[in-house]
Amino acid sequence: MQVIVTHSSDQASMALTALGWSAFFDDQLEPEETGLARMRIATVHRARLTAESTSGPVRLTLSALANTADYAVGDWVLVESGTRMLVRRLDRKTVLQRRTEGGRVPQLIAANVDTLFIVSSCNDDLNLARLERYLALANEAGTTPVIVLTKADQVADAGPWRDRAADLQRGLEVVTLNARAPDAVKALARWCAAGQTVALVGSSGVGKSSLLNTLAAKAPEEAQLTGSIREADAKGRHTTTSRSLHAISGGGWVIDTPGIRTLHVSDISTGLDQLFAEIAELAPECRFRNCTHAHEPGCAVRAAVAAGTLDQVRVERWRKLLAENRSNTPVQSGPRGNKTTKTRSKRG
Ligand SMILES: Nc1nc2c(ncn2[C@@H]2O[C@H](COP(=O)(O)OP(=O)(O)OP(=O)(O)O)[C@@H](O)[C@H]2O)c(=O)[nH]1
Ligand SMILES: [Zn+2]
Repeated sequence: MQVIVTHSSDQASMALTALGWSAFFDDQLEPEETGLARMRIATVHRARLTAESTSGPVRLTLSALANTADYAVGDWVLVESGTRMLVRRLDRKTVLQRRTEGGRVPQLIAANVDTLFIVSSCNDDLNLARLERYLALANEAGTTPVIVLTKADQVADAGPWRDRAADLQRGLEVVTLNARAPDAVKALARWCAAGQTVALVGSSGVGKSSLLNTLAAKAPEEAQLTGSIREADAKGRHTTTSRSLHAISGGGWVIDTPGIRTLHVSDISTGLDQLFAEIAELAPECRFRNCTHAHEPGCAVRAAVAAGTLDQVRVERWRKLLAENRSNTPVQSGPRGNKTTKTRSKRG
């Protein structure tokens, strides 16, 4: 039996929009595909995929050729309604990926994330270099970064922390909050409207689980265990990671996976230029086109540092991040690393 999902159903299309469906995905549909159900990948396991549909969670049927590693939490897929057979994945708006030690292809972490909440806390030594790493990743993925500084309730004035973070990238939004207080939802509401997808990254203990619980407003028994409880639990850190796509109370979705918590910098190109725009903009004024801004004569970047208009510490962090990115990114042969060097002539 085949259940046809028709366009005429306003309710169905509203439910799809709430799940994150937009014109970007609609435009990819071929005429013969309008009868297929549209679902969003909710969990990725070695041999199993589950999806969120307009009528709840669904376990997908996979063809013998399907490889679950090709799918990321947040992906939109087309599914045969009766058999639940996965037909195809739609192009992604954004994709977060990471390279594992020695891995040749990056591992998919999350797809179609609109906003990346980069979480740190006011009572930590705010690690600007670490925040910059996450900013570069967010830029590269195509997601909008927002810095979220938790534990604002622990300091008299969160202003100085906010200012230091805001300086890291042009136009960067910074929010300070108490991750355990219900009004944290209000502070982040702009990015959590219906259909919006967010993800949380940040070091251990900064309050990601606390924030996730506050956002998802879950019953205490199904809440992610936060640090203090986990320590007593002794079962270790990865006890509660089965679901990855969580509904936010009031609208939107938050993606949380073990992988997203250990992202590191590799394969970044435009992300770094966006982050260090003030350096990238000066580079064309250097005498040498491939200037490293370290020792070359006629270097506009070093001139700006000397003139006091560019922060020397920032240039040093830029250099370190660039080097780290290079060492984590394998040199690829051919344009875009494609192995298909022999071009077959197209017929017709
Ligand atoms: N006062 C206060 N405490 C917080 C806040 N955010 C988190 N905490 C506490 O800080 C500790 C660590 O918070 P978690 O939410 O477990 O941190 P996490 O980022 O999820 O840590 P990992 O799971 O290890 O990555 C817990 O004891 C929280 O209750 C906050 O905004 N204010
Ligand atoms: Zn230079």
